[in-house]
Amino acid sequence: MEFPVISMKLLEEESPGHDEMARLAQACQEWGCFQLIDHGVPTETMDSIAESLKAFFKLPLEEKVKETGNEEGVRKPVYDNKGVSLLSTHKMGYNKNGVAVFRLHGQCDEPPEEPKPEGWVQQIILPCSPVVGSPEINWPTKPDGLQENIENYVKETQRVGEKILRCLAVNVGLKPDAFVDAFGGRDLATMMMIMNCMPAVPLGAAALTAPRHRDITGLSVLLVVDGCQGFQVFKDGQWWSVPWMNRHTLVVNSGDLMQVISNGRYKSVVHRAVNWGDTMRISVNSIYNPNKFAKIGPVAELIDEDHPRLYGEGRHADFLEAVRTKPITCFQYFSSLNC
Ligand SMILES: O=C(O)CCC(=O)C(=O)O
Ligand SMILES: [Fe+2]
Repeated sequence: MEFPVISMKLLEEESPGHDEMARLAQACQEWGCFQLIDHGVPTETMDSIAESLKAFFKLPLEEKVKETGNEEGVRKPVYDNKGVSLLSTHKMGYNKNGVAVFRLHGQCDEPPEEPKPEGWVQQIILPCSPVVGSPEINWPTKPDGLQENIENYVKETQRVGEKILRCLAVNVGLKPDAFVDAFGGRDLATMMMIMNCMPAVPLGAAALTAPRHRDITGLSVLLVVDGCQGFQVFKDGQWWSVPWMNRHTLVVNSGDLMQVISNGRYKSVVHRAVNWGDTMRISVNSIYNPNKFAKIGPVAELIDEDHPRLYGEGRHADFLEAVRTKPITCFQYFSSLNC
């Protein structure tokens, strides 16, 4: 079985003679995840953000903490005793010991995980759009050009995310904008930028630095800097690694909110990240997310006799608050709401 690879150029051509839309539908149903090529993000834009992040993460810890203004941190272990990562809504994921404060993850107790989650990850978390250029974002000032390089990249990945959402909508018989609208409309979408750095590990070792989880978000567009591998999805009872292609390939996966708005047609995929490498592993996750006021729930046209409503409707901000304060999954939350 081969990990699916989708060409965005072919999706855009929409000409007869290729069946990229059908291949996309199949990838989403079978894997919930695919590699994306021909996406049109300029290689210089990808290389620039990669270089900036390498330079940032190589800064001494005190500098990183200073740059991101997160001296407080959250003094909790990165994972709870079930290996479920704990919440951080901080824009930056360090505590004073240099241990990452992992952001809120989808709770996920299965499958059993070996090796047990350990190691650490350092993160920059920035809600980037529609507030690109916003003074409210407390941008790190080092290295030079970091902000500009992230902003350039986020514009590109927002375009990619939108295009994929349109195709996903058409593939289930909806008008192209249906999912973008379900997330509150294109002008209000939030691009959550999550930039992860995982440490090098000794030869023969592996650090499981993002434990199994589902993204509690919309659609993730992932770049692994230098193409270090280590992104894995769980399918048919086993972990599958994304195969190496080249350093400009993106990996797209659907999150919990895709499952909710599509009334279960697109499943949120369980995944994790491992570093086997002797260099640090940096990944950039551009997440197409609703704005906080958007009312999230299944698109009406996807509810019918054959597909009864699986979830109720709720404001994105209320959902985030619920999962922040209670041990509850996205699906438990949305199924508990009145329909
Ligand atoms: O670093 C990776 O490969 C994946 C990270 C991830 O799953 C996430 O940011 O949600
Ligand atoms: Fe993830």
